[in-house]
Amino acid sequence: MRILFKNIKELLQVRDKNVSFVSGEAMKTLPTIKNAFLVVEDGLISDFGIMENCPQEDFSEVINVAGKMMLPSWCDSHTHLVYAGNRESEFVDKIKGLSYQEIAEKGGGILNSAKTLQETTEDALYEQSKTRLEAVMRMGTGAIEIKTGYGLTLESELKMLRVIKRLKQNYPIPIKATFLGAHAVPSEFKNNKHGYVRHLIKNMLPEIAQSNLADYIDVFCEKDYFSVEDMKHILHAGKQYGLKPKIHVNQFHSIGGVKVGVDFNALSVDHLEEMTEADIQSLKNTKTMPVALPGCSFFLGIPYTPARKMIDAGLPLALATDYNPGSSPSGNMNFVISTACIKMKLSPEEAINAATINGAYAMGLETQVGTITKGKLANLIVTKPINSYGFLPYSFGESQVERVYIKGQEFTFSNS
Ligand SMILES: N=CN[C@@H](CCC(=O)O)C(=O)O
Ligand SMILES: [Zn+2]
Repeated sequence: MRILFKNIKELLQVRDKNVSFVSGEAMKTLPTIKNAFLVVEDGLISDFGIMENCPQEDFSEVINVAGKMMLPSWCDSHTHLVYAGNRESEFVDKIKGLSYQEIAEKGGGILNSAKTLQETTEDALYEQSKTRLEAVMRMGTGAIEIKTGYGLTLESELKMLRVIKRLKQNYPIPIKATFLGAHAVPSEFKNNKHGYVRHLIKNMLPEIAQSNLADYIDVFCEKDYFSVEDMKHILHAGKQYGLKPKIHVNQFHSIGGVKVGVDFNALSVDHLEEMTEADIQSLKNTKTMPVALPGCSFFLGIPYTPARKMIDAGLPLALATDYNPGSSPSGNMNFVISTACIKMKLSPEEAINAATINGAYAMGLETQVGTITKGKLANLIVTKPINSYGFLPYSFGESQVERVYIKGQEFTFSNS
């Protein structure tokens, strides 16, 4: 099966296979080819170049995309897409001025979602989650990470992981699963956080590891949630089972989690709305990807990750949606790149790099997706007719994604 895309107005994010992420100055460059062709063979990108060199042989399909751009599909490296119900009941409290912490104290927040999820059947949870997954794929997401953390009991955390497994089996995009048992202290352990951390390490983690359903481990390291010491214990235990960390740090306070993440070789440290100079320095010349979640800042009205400062200091950056019912009920990567440009002062080149190549790295998927590279999956976006790629972040609140190809096949949706 060989498919030819021809007359591509501009083919974005064209890279050699040895580039796994881009940092600092290099984020300012988005390599492209104008008036290009691209060949897909058995689901993989097999060739691309300028139209003058377009192969003439027979193809199973020839797709003329004149006037349109193509780019690798978005890589959303931080989501909580598997959840039950929603938290629209907390929305008005939030509008009236209650903070994220105050809503949690009133019985809302993560524990509210955990209660709903525990009461939801696995099939119903799957149905709700697949609808969300299809919606984000329609908006151009072609690789995604999904966390647990709304189960908070072994049984319900495993239920979430099994739902993620079903999504992995039924949808053709790469999906990574992250165990986030340390998302909040469940009500059964109220005033006994240490008891929960012990239970998580001794009873939950071995079963999670045994199930083989989790790719990574996460901790919400934050005041009133899990301390840096709690996180060290959990990450140390996770390491015994080969689970690499991807962690929630510095959402509301800088309490030392970034440096510990780096020390534990975390694949990514995510949120980073509050960053000290020392936090920035601790990420320099490491293999840990900082991940910003501007949808969360937008929705909660909290500071944006100081991405400009971080990139100017030479760091890499990835962008993700944080799709979840409490702090970012949107999985729209197009909105994320717009917000990154408008609010965090990234250039379109930096935002697109952060949402593709660097996002792929933040999921350990850099050899499979995130760039137009021979041998990578043909997970591709065809845009609507646009004049320049700057129009993607410029047209905020809209999607310029006209079509999505996954492994070279146009993805059609079950409309559920
Ligand atoms: N901050 C921790 N976890 C999620 C929010 C979870 C929720 O409020 O349901 C986040 O990344 O923002
Ligand atoms: Zn999150």
